[in-house]
Amino acid sequence: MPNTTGKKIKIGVIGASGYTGADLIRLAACHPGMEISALAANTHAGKPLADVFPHLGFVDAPPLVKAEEVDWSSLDAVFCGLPHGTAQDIIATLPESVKVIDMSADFRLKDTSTYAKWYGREHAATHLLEGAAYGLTEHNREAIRAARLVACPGCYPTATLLALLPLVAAKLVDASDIIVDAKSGVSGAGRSLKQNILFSEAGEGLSPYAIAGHRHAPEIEQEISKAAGANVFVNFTPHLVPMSRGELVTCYVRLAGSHTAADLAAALAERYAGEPFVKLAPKGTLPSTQFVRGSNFCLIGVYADRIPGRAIVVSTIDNLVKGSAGQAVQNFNLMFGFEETAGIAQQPLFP
Ligand SMILES: NC(=O)C1=CN([C@@H]2O[C@H](COP(=O)(O)OP(=O)(O)OC[C@H]3O[C@@H](n4cnc5c(N)ncnc54)[C@H](OP(=O)(O)O)[C@@H]3O)[C@@H](O)[C@H]2O)C=CC1
Ligand SMILES: CC(=O)N[C@@H](CCC(=O)OP(=O)(O)O)C(=O)O
Repeated sequence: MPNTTGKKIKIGVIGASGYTGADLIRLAACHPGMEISALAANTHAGKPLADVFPHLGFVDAPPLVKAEEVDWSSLDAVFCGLPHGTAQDIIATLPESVKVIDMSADFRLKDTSTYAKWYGREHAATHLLEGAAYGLTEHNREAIRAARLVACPGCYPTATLLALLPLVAAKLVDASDIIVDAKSGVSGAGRSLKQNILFSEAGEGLSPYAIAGHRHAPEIEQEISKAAGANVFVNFTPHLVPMSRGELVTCYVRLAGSHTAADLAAALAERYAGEPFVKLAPKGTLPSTQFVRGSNFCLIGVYADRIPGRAIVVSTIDNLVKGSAGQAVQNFNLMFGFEETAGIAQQPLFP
């Protein structure tokens, strides 16, 4: 139902002093139907927003406070940009009347033993799991529209699944033979100080991490398996790239039957025709993180491999926009009946 009331939706952001929180505030400030009513943080609580993020000094927003100081029942929606674990603990305390758009990993995995294995703790809010909709907007609109809690996908799964789900569902590729070679800018690791993202250690270098052990592998597998109708493993290796934002995944796939790379491109073009945020790279061009920077777009390219029977699918997003805050706003728009593009229609920032 379109939102025709003209009434602003009161939103809160928990984790407002983090990177996803900051991009959420940046987008909310330009949204026609949002009123930023509460901002919560932890160590930065007590500060004006401009002290934490000077670039957000132009936004009309309240100061950051501790989550327990906010009257959440006075709000309509809460965006949550907290570390996993902390997210479920705080979300479980929010009143039922508030819709929640979570950017953490806490409500993405449906299987609690898989969650415990990959996140190192038992899930403590399982009563909320069943009703949580997986927030890959283009593939789960009806559930997102009806949900009280939406679990936005991880940034790597977003780029990967947008490229591969239609191909797996149409059985154009062999779901059991997928290799995802992924690259991310350092903002993907969040704003807290970590040695591997220090300029002196991440700059001018390129390194893989979490080989055969990244927690986005089971998330990708959950969704690919659903589309394939069978449990599959996906080979997934992330790399840290010395740029601030942007993410690109190169997916190596085996073609099913006598299908060609052109068939894959045609299937993706058909599946995403009319989608405002997912586009195929024009023939002869290659996706680059620079072509989606700062935007909610996902740009996908499909190429025939030199090896017969194989193809290469490249997908790129901005990890902080389509990979988190932008997709969160896209889901909010569905949940509250706004145009899906409201607040997130800006074009990429280039160069
Ligand atoms: N960065 C990215 O590209 C993406 C991140 N995500 C996920 O989104 C979530 C947020 O990520 P990101 O913004 O990068 O993280 P940051 O590290 O940049 O920010 C974390 C935020 O959580 C707050 N916080 C931390 N611990 C607590 C606590 N115990 N109680 C209350 N608040 C707390 C911090 O407050 P303070 O600073 O005041 O201490 C800060 O506002 C994570 O789950 C992340 O995995 C998902 C997709 C992409
Ligand atoms: C570069 C970098 O460190 N990126 C992060 C991905 C961030 C993300 O999407 O994390 P969640 O699944 O917790 O939301 C990582 O690999 O852990």
